[in-house]
Parts: sequence; structure tokens; C-alpha cells
Amino acid sequence: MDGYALKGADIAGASADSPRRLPVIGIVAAGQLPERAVESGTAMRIMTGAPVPDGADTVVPFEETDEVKRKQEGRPLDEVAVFSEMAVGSNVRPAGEDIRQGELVLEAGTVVRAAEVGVLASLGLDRVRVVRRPVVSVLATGDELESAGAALSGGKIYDSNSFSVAASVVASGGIPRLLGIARDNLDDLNAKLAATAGSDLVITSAGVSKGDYDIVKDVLEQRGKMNFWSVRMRPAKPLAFGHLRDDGGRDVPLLGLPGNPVSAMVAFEMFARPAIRCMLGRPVRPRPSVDGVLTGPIRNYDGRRVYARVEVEKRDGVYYATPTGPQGSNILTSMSRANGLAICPEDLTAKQAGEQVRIIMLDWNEEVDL
Ligand SMILES: Nc1nc2c(c(=O)[nH]1)N[C@H]1C(S)=C(S)[C@@H](COP(=O)(O)OP(=O)(O)OC[C@H]3O[C@@H](n4cnc5c(N)ncnc54)[C@H](O)[C@@H]3O)O[C@H]1N2
Ligand code: MOO
Repeated sequence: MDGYALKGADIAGASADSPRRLPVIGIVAAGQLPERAVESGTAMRIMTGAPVPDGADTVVPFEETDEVKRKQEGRPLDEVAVFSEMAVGSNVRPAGEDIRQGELVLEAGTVVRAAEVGVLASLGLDRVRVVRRPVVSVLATGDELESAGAALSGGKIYDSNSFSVAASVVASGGIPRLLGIARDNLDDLNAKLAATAGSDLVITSAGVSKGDYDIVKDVLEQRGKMNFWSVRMRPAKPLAFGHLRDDGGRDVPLLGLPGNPVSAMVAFEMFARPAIRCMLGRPVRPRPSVDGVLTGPIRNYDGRRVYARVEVEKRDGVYYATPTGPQGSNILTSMSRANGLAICPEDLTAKQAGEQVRIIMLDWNEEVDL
């Protein structure tokens, strides 16, 4: 507090009717050291953040003194009248109150967020050992793809997966390395994969289903091994996972996301995000999920577990999940409108409006709890 440092015992019983008058023996500001100690029956002007002078145990804020009036009247500040008593120790922060010497401040594995950055700087540390963020190579595949910013010619579409995946890598704590677009032939794919050297994870999109040009699986089989392919979920059934052997003989995990833009994002959510968190040394825990009421149906045609894009709202203490429109895996804007994925289990043919559903919260934005 900006005020007067003194001995609390000296102002016992002080009140507006019966102020205690004390001579003022000096001033100490933040960043200075007090020039002298406070003896019994004296006070020192002190500013917030200044070291408390020896002898003083209490600080009385200016508001509890005649300071303001004295200044207005142009009277000298060589004396002060204190209008209220204060418990001894008031407005004094003991050195080491936050962190004691020898104390463990941040355990290994602590995520360095804004508060931790502040704590580290408060200790004077300009460096700290951390788990490095995994470098994730991101490669789109497809003859039809054109980069955003370029003109489109016949039969082409813009590559959205590279960017939704790269942004998801950032959101998960990884560092994306955008490798661009590999064309649907083994030579080009192999050439582009050479640029993955040194990365911790490779994420491709498209080229994993059953078409003539779906060659990501072929490359995995040639250059490493495929651990699994195809998952019983909608969207994102033809997901591939394997390991690429790099030139140094190191096995780098590769996740082959399906090409459909929503499938790529949902597969990322279910497989890449947990992998990146694991590489960051964080416990692999599912996103928070809630039970809510569906306001529109989710259909399940072929016995997969369906992750439907929904907008979740809370009204009168109940979560409501509203499908964000048609659920085709090409409808990327319905992903943009969603803040959750509602689950229709694989053994049900539908979930109807009004039924309870489990909802994975992708984004617990402020609006949810309005
Ligand atoms: N005979 C079968 N065909 C398909 C099956 C199947 O089981 N049998 N599965 C379907 C399912 S489900 C999915 S999902 C897709 C996944 O296919 P791929 O991963 O091989 O991807 P593509 O066929 O190359 O592309 C699918 C779709 O996505 C578009 N795409 C691809 N890359 C991008 C990108 N970077 N940005 C934007 N859009 C992209 C692409 O043009 C296609 O329209 O396979 C079904 N087929
Ligand atoms: O699994 Mo695919 O993602 O249904 O379109």
C-alpha cells in the first residue's frame, strides 16, 4: 500500500476522534532501500512495492491518515495523523510468501502456460528445460488439388486439408511442417516424403481408400510397415497408420488421414491429437464430454460409430446438441459451426431427436454456458 510504515503498537486505539500523530522520518519508494529504521513513535512514507524499513511492522494507507488534507492545505509532510488502528502486520507482504527457498516450484511435466512463464520470470529464469514440441510433417495428396491463392482450372479443387490439419497441429501443441501437395504417383509421393526427414510424425491426407490412385498405403508397405487400416467410425473409416523407415533407419509414425475434409479433421481429433499430446509428455486423456439431449436425428447406415457435428448449448441446466446440418464428410462448414461431436454408437441404427447422447466437447466456448 502507498502509506506510512510504522509500528502497529503505536497506533493502537487510534480513531478519527482520537488520531495518533507521528513525526515522519523519511520516504522509501519501490526499487529503493530505506535509509534508516523506524523507531517507536515514528513513521516513514512508503510506496507500494518498496521494502519495509527495519523496525516497522505495519503499513497504514494514506486514506486512513490526514495525508490528502495536509497536501491540499499545503502543509509539510513532516508529521502524520493516523485515524484508525490496524492489526500488526497489515499491508506488509513477507519476503518469500509465494515461494520459499528450496521449494519445488514447477513439477516436471507441468505445462508452461502464461502463469508458469510469469512464475519462471519471477525467479529470474530466462531459460527452462522443456519437452520439445513434436514437429509434424503435413502432406496432402491428390492430382485434383490446387493451393489456395492460385487460380483453379477444370477438375481441380483447393487443398483445405493441409491447412485444417496444420492448424489442428498447432492447437494440439505440435509444430506443423507444411510439405505441400504430392501428386498421385509413387515417384512424387516418395520425393515429397523425403522432406519429412527429422520430423516426429507424418500426417498425410487422402489416398487411403480403395481407388486406383490411393497409394499412401502402398508407400507405407514399401518404405516401412502399415500397422492398421480402416476404423469402424463415420466419418474417417479408411484411416491408415504405420511407420516410415527414414534414411537413418529411424521409424517415424505416419497417420494417413482420409481425404474428405471432415473425415480428415475428425480422424485428426481422434488419433493425431492424442498422439501429439503423448509426444508432449502429457497424459492421454479424452476431451471433456457431457450428456445432452439431441434436437435432431443422427442416422447410422452401416454399423459404424458415428461422430455427428453438433452445436452444443446449455439451457436451464441441460445441454442440447443440434446437428449443424447435413453430415456428409465433404460439408466442411458444418465442422466450422460445430463445437462438439455427438456419438451414435455402432450398434444403433439411429439416435432420434429428444434422446440422450454423449457429446465430446471440441470447443468449450463461453457461449455454451450462457
Ligand atoms: N470403393 C470405395 N470407395 C471409397 C470408400 C470405400 O470404402 N470403398 N471409402 C470412402 C470413404 S468413407 C472415404 S472417407 C474416402 C476417403 O478416400 P481417400 O482417403 O482415399 O481420399 P480421396 O479419395 O483421394 O479423396 C476423398 C475426397 O476428398 C477430397 N480431398 C482429398 N484431399 C483433399 C484436400 N487436401 N483438401 C480438400 N479436399 C480433399 C478429394 O477430392 C475427394 O473428393 O473414400 C471413399 N471411397
Ligand atoms: O469415412 Mo468417410 O469419412 O464416411 O467419408
